[in-house]
Amino acid sequence: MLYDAESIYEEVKTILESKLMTVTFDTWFRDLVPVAVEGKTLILQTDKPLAKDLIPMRFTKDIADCFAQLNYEDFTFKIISPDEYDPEAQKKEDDSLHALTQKANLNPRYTFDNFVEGANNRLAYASSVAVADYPGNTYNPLFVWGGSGLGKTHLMHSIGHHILKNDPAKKVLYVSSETFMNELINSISNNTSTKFRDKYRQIDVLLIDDIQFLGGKEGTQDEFFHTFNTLYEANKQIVISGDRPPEEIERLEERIRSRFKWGLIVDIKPPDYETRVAILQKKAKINELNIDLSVLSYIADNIASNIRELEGALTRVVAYARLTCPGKNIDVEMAREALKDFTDSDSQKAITVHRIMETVCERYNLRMEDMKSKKRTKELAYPRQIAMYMCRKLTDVPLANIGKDFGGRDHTTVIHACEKVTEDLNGDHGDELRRSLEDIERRIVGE
Ligand SMILES: Nc1ncnc2c1ncn2[C@@H]1O[C@H](COP(=O)(O)OP(=O)(O)OP(=O)(O)O)[C@@H](O)[C@H]1O
Repeated sequence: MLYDAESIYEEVKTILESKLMTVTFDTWFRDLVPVAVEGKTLILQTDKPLAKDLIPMRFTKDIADCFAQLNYEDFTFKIISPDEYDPEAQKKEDDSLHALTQKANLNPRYTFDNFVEGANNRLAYASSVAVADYPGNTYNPLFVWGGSGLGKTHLMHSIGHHILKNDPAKKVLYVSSETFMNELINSISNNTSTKFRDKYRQIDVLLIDDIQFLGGKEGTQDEFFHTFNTLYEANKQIVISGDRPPEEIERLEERIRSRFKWGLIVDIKPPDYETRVAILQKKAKINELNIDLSVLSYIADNIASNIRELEGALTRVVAYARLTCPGKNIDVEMAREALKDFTDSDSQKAITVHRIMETVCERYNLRMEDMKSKKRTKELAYPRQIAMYMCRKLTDVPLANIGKDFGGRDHTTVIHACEKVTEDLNGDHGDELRRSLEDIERRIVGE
C-alpha cells in the first residue's frame, strides 16, 4: 500500500470535523500540516507549542478511530514543530535517493504515483505494490507478462523506487535481459566473470525485463539460472517481465521455466476505454497540460491497443496545436486533424495478411523476410503456418492470394498449414497452442 500524507490527513480531517465541535476542530486540527508518512506514522506539523503536547494527550483515541474507520491499519500519528522538519535535510535525502535510483537504472518518471490502475492491470498493480512493500516476502519471483507498451517496465521501475524510498540501503537493479547477456559476454571476454557474478549475486532486488530475449541463449540462461538460485535462496526479491507467460517462451530451459512458476504470474491486458482516458488525464496533469476531456476522450476512442501509442498520440495532438494554432485551446477538430494518419485509414484497423504476418513475426522474434523465405527450418516453418492459419481465420483473402503473399507459395501450402495447426490444436499440446493463438489474435485485432 502506498501512502500520501496529504490525502490521508484530508480524510482524517473530514471525519474529525464532523465529530468534534467546530471550535475544537478549528483550534487544534484545521491548521495542522501533513508533512510525511514514515512507515505507518503520519507526521503532522504545528507551530503552536501547546498543540504539540495537547493533541496526543486529548485526541489520540479520536485519531485512532479515524484511522480504523478509514482502514489505515496500525496507523499512528506524531505531532512535530517546524524545527523538527528540516527541508534542507529532506533535500539532501532526496538528492541521495536520486543518486541511488540512477545507480539502480530506474527512470524517475516510472513510479506508482504516475501509474494508473485499471481493470486491465489490477492484479499486476496490486502484486507489484505488495512486492514493493515486502520485498522477498510475498511473491517471489513476481512474473509480469503482457503485450508491448502496456506498462510492465513502468511497474518494475515503480517497485524499485518504492523499495529504495523505504530502505535506501537496499541494492536494487533494473536490467533488461539483453543487457544482462551483453554484460555476461563482456565479462567472459575481459576475464571479469567473478566481478559479473558478484555484481548480480549481491543484489537485494533484481528487476529483469523482457526475459523472452533469453530464449535459445543457453549460456546466458545457465548464468541466469545460478543468479536466480543464489538470490532466491537468500530471500532476495526477483521481478521478471516478458511478453508472454513462461510456458510460451520458446527455447527456455525447463528448470528456469519451472522456477518462474514458484512465485506469482500476472498479466497486463490492453486498457479499456475508461482506463485509457484516465491515463491520458494523468499524463496531461504530469505535463501540466490543460486539455479538455472531450479531446482526451477522442484520443482514447481512436487509439486502443497500446499505451505507448496513446502517449504518442497525445504528444502529437499537443505539438500540432502549438504549431498550427498557437495560443488556442485544443479542441476535438484539431485532435482529429493531428491524428488523421492514425485514425482515418481503415487500413490501420483492417486486418490484412501483412498485418498478420507482422504480428506473428513480432511474437516469434522473426523478420518479415523469414516469413517469405524459402527456408523451412522448424523455427521458421511453424510460425509461418500459424500466420497462414490466422489469415484464413481472420480474413476473406482467397487462399491463392495468401500463398502469394507468403513468398509466392501455392494455395495447397496454405491448406496444409491450416490442417496442421488444426490437428495440433487437437493434439497433446493443444491447450498451450490455443493460448498462443489467442494471444496472437488479441494482438492482431488490437483488443
Ligand atoms: N497504467 C499506466 N498508467 C500510466 N502510464 C502507463 C501505464 N501503462 C503504461 N504506461 C506508460 O506507457 C508507456 C509504455 O509502458 P512500458 O514501457 O512500461 O511498457 P512495456 O509493457 O514494458 O512495453 P515493452 O514490452 O514494449 O517494453 C510508458 O511511458 C508508461 O509510462
